[in-house]
Amino acid sequence: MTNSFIIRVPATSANIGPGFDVVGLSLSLYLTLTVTIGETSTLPVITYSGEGADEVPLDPYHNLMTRVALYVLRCNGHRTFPPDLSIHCDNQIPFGRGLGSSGAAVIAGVLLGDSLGKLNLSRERMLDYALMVERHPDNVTAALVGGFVGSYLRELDPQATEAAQVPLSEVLPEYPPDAGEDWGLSPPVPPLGIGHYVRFKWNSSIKAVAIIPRFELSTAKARAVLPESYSRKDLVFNMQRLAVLTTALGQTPPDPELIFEAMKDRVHQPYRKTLIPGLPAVTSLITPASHPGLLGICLSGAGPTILALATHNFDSIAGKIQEIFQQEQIEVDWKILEVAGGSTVNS
Ligand SMILES: Nc1ncnc2c1ncn2[C@@H]1O[C@H](COP(=O)(O)OP(=O)(O)OP(=O)(O)O)[C@@H](O)[C@H]1O
Ligand SMILES: N[C@@H](CCO)C(=O)O
Repeated sequence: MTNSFIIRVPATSANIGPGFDVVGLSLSLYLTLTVTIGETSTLPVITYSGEGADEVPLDPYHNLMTRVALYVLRCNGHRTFPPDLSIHCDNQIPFGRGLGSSGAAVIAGVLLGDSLGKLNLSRERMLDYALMVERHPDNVTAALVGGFVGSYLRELDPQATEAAQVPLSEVLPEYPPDAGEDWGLSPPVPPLGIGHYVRFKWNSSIKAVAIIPRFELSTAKARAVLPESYSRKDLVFNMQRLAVLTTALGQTPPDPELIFEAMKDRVHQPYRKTLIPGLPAVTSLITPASHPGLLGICLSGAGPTILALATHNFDSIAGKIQEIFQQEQIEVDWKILEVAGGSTVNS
């Protein structure tokens, strides 16, 4: 008997300027998994189309999505994948561009593990699993619940802190063990209630123009350039703007002057400019005065994608950003995106 279901997870843009590791926005590009049980094979058969199809590992013990699914299954008493499983992934989210491809893969893996194991995990518990793998909450929370979302990680008691700090290689070992080795103990189960979130209002006239440079920048590399500590002045600068931004993007009509200033950042973007030529020019030369309809510009996630929030004049805003990147010999693609709903599983 064939049994099939579809998992759909949106792209996300994290930070939105001052909200480093705090806010995320789900966007209308999707990772879609068609999961079929009824083929005949012992190990899951994975196929891909779309973004990343030529580089992603198809071995279920190496693919991020299926490794996360196996982690969830093993924490809940299932030793391995069910047999006769095939998974086709159609992916619209480019890898390593700041549009949350890894967060989407992690959420797809949690939803896959939940469905295959018939676990009926709550959204909150799913978030705990995702946060054991992707250690900052902004992308995964927005990908799971959808919309414009703020989240924090709860301070854990010493025992839970230890459980949550297990190295990723132990949470996601590259199964199966070598011949003769045991499967070992169950992986570390996430502490309860690691992440908490709230959804902010979003004015539906605001679209997100994503200008996507044709080069990849890994999140790990873009985090490695950030300092360990910040001045009080820079932290206050960001907190003032973030407090205003989370309400300003829900107001009608949106106020371009307020939003443009509230999307400025001193915590991550200034340090990432060495990795993204053109970033300082993009964030300083294009304004609501020069381009009516523009509300604000920021780096999307860890970059290199630029996110421009606007109500109209999308082509001219994207064209100007494209021109600035071209001066740096960088080609881009661009898309007008809507704010998306959260992840879904449908039979
Ligand atoms: N659909 C997918 N299936 C399997 N692995 C994926 C998938 N999407 C992303 N990945 C893995 O995640 C890596 C990209 O993660 P990375 O955190 O560097 O960038 P990102 O998530 O696209 O950007 P950001 O976190 O800034 O939004 C890919 O190189 C790939 O290894
Ligand atoms: N907040 C994260 C998002 C990228 O995954 C960062 O900027 O590094």
